[in-house]
Amino acid sequence: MENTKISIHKLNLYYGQNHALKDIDMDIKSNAITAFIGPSGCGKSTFLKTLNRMNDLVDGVKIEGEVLLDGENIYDGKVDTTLLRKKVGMVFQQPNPFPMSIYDNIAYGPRIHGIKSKADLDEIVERSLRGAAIFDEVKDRLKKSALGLSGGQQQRLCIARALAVEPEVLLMDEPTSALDPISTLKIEDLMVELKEKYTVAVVTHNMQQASRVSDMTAFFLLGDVIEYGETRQIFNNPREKETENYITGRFG
Ligand SMILES: Nc1ncnc2c1ncn2[C@@H]1O[C@H](COP(=O)(O)OP(=O)(O)OP(=O)(O)O)[C@@H](O)[C@H]1O
Repeated sequence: MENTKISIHKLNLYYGQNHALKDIDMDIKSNAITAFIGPSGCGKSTFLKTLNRMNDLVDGVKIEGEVLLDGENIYDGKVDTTLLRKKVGMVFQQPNPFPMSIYDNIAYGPRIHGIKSKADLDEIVERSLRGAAIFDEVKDRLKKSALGLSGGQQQRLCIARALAVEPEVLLMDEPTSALDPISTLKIEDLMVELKEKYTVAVVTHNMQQASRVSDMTAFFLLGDVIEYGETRQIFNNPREKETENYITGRFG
């Protein structure tokens, strides 16, 4: 595919005896939003986490196949997973700010990667908060605890924290499922802005969200990708009966 950022070949993942991802082939476009949809337990989060090797941390997991990021296999033995996760950042379902100030939440990653100068950190903190559309709301309380923010603000803070280490890809696992409709729309608008600079992949149970924001959609069922294509085609003219049943709410 043109503009491929991540190319997945024959990816299989086993949790012990449970074959959770089955022979997945997929090209993920750069500077686009790709949505993963499907019923609970069908492997969407597992798949998302294979894209920055978060499943490596699970006991008894076995992963076969290739995930090429800009042509390089991230499962190659010589890959530094800390650097990989800097390039491929992640935002989770529950906003999870660290119990420290707003400023320190954002500066945390850059500090780990060796940035010490206050001027540099100030600049990164402001740029990241602006990039996550939350700077104006928090600029007067950067030294206050991040735990005092609303859920929607916390989630944008977590997006800012991911942006602070200058990733290329942003993985989002149901980023709005804990948020009210207004915060959800803010995050959706933000996602559309973010794809100008980043490649975004998002797991969502919200069909309207997938159809509103994503360019490409993959429908998962029991560890298989049943159908993958342009979001418009998947929602308006699905090729597979199972896809149609799912998006029209007949199961799942
Ligand atoms: N850490 C783990 N250890 C063992 N099995 C796991 C683990 N995480 C997920 N699984 C299993 O892998 C399968 C896929 O789970 P996964 O969480 O990827 O699905 P999902 O589609 O993201 O579900 P949901 O929409 O409910 O989040 C399930 O059978 C699940 O029980």
